[in-house]
Amino acid sequence: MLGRINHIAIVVPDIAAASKAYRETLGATVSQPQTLPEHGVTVVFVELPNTKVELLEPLGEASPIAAFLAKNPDGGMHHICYEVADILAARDKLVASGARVLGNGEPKIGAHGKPVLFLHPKDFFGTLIELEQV
Ligand SMILES: CC[C@H](C(=O)O)C(=O)SCCNC(=O)CCNC(=O)[C@H](O)C(C)(C)COP(=O)(O)OP(=O)(O)OC[C@H]1O[C@@H](n2cnc3c(N)ncnc32)[C@H](O)[C@@H]1OP(=O)(O)O
Ligand SMILES: [Co+2]
Repeated sequence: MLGRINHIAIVVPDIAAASKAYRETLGATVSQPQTLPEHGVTVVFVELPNTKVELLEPLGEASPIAAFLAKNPDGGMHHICYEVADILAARDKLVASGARVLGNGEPKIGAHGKPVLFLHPKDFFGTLIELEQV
C-alpha cells in the first residue's frame, strides 16, 4: 500500500521565521507560502533531494493544528505523508482493518493538488499519518 515518503511535516509558530531559518541557516530551498483555508493552515515546502519537509502554521480560528501548537509552543513534528497509488482502495482497506480515517472519510485536495486523507495518530503509534494519492 505505501509508496515513498512524500513529506515530513513540522508545525511552527512563525512560518516566515522558520522559512528564513531553513533558507539562511540550513541553506535549503524553501517554496513561497501557500494559504490553505480549507485545511486551516499556511504551508511552505523545503525541497530536498529525496523528499520534502512541510512547514505548517495555523490559519484561522478553527485550525486543526491550533491545539498541537498550544501544546508545543516552539513547534514540533506533526505528521508523515506517505504516497499511495489508489487512495480510495487504501482507505477502504484501512477502514476494514479498523483504522480511523479523520474527517468524513472522503479525500480532500491537499497542498499538491492531489487527494489526501489523514489517519488517527492513536491508531499508528502516536503518529499522525497523511496519505496522498500520486
Ligand atoms: C492537506 C494539506 C496539507 C498537505 O500536506 O497537503 C497538510 O498536511 S494540512 C495538515 C493539517 N491538517 C490536519 O492535521 C488534519 C488532520 N488532523 C486532525 O484532524 C487533528 O489534528 C487531530 C484529530 C489529529 C488532532 O486534533 P486535536 O489535537 O485538536 O485533537 P485532540 O487534542 O483531541 O488530539 C487527540 C489525541 O491525539 C494527539 N495528537 C494530536 N495531534 C497529533 C499529532 N500530530 N501527532 C500525534 N498525536 C497527536 C493529542 O495529543 C491527543 O492525544 P491525548 O493523549 O489524548 O492527549
Ligand atoms: Co501534509
